[in-house]
Amino acid sequence: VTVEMKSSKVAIVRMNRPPVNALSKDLMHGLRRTICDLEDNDVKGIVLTSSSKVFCAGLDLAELLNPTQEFVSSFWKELQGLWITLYSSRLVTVAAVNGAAPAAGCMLALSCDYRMMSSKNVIGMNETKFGLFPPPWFVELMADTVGRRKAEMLLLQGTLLSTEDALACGMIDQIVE
Ligand SMILES: CCCCCCCCC/C=C/C(=O)SCCNC(=O)CCNC(=O)[C@H](O)C(C)(C)COP(=O)(O)OP(=O)(O)OC[C@H]1O[C@@H](n2cnc3c(N)ncnc32)[C@H](O)[C@@H]1OP(=O)(O)O
Repeated sequence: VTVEMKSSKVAIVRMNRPPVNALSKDLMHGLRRTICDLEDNDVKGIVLTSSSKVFCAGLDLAELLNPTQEFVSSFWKELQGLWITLYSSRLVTVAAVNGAAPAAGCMLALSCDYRMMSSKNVIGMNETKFGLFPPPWFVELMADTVGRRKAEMLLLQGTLLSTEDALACGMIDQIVE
């Protein structure tokens, strides 16, 4: 995770785990630590983005292949901790979605106060496409953002929306070229 101060009050927080910013336990820990550190300073807002062409490919599936019980539990704790920290942060949080944002990548964006996204990208929770279910708090986050019925349809079908369709249903707030 890298931090660039845009002014004394606004920080650009970039996920920097090539090639796709898959959320490993360490990346989630780093993100949470970074947000907490910025909260402890006199910062007012952050822009969460990526230093590569993918915003975030979601959870690191390689790390979740044949994990020990102990690892799953610490991984899960880290994921929930990051979500609670980002979602409830006192900072103004903006997601600058500059690449694909599937699954937990979408969750990161939905946890922010405002979402802007570059065109020709995709965002959504596609877990059901490969047999995983989104945790209840992913579901609530989506329902709070696009409405319950729309969320139900998107989650049941594991739909990834184009930038334009995401704007049309309110999943994002602005398209930025
Ligand atoms: C136990 C209890 C659990 C219980 C779990 C229940 C939890 C449910 C909630 C789940 C939440 C999730 O986030 S699940 C994660 C869902 N994520 C996805 O479906 C995204 C899959 N990825 C993609 O669609 C694409 O990679 C995309 C992000 C668009 C980028 O495409 P590109 O063409 O630029 O790049 P690619 O060539 O595909 O990928 C580059 C390399 O990155 C790897 N890679 C891509 N996505 C990855 C990922 N999520 N995790 C790891 N590695 C990934 C690829 O394998 C490639 O590796 P090499 O071949 O070695 O180079």
